[in-house]
Amino acid sequence: MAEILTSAQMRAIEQAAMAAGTVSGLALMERAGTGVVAAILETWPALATPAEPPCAVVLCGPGNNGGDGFVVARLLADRGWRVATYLLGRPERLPPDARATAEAWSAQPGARALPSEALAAEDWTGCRAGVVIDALYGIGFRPPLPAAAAQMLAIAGQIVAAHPEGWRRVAIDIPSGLAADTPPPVIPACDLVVTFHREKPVHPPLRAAGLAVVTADIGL
Ligand SMILES: NC(=O)C1=CN([C@@H]2O[C@H](COP(=O)(O)OP(=O)(O)OC[C@H]3O[C@@H](n4cnc5c(N)ncnc54)[C@H](O)[C@@H]3O)[C@@H](O)[C@H]2O)[C@H](O)CC1
Ligand SMILES: [K+]
Repeated sequence: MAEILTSAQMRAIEQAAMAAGTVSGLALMERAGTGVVAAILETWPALATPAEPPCAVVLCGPGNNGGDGFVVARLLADRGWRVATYLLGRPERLPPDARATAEAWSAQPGARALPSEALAAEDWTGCRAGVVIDALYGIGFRPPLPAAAAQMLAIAGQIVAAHPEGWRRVAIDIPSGLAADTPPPVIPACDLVVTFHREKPVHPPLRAAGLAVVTADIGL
């Protein structure tokens, strides 16, 4: 049974690896995004060789969880997916690693890097197969969930509800609105949770409730 790490223990391991110079925060973020895409394609292999380009709606929050989301957006667009990111907050206020991945995504030809207010379910009804990526909050989250974030998740739910057979929901690290170190008070609608290095206390109860939880190796 792999050990469970608290968010503080996870941060300490990340900080120690970065302080030792064995890896940068940005490299960890790239590995995280790569692990999320690999988990998506392993979970739904049909998305790896789609008849038509799948869609991805990436909800990016104000921190490094959002930064992971921008890596996922870039990697899926590289695979020919129709991708849009929606940022909750201001780009200039992102932490350095997330700002770097946001800029790398925005620099992609045709990248749709939008503010959260632009998110509209009707923009996505024409896409039969897709993934909503929850990159709003990860281990840095402290309840309660801001209303603007809850609204984004509600709109994402409308997109999935319009095509229940074709759209999936993926949470990066933790379904947003849940704290990392305590059992979840509710089980969110989510088809896949991809966490990093080791599970946190929130993850075993999510799996026990039937959610798919994958732990991606980010080389720590
Ligand atoms: N290089 C790295 O550190 C890596 C991190 N990974 C990913 O980063 C997140 C953790 O990122 P962090 O910036 O610490 O926090 P979050 O993105 O989870 O949260 C963003 C930000 O939101 C603020 N906040 C927290 N709670 C609330 C609230 N209730 N209302 C409003 N705002 C809130 C708080 O200031 C946070 O800073 C981790 O989960 C990974 O996804 C990489 O995976 C590996 C490298
Ligand atoms: K998340």
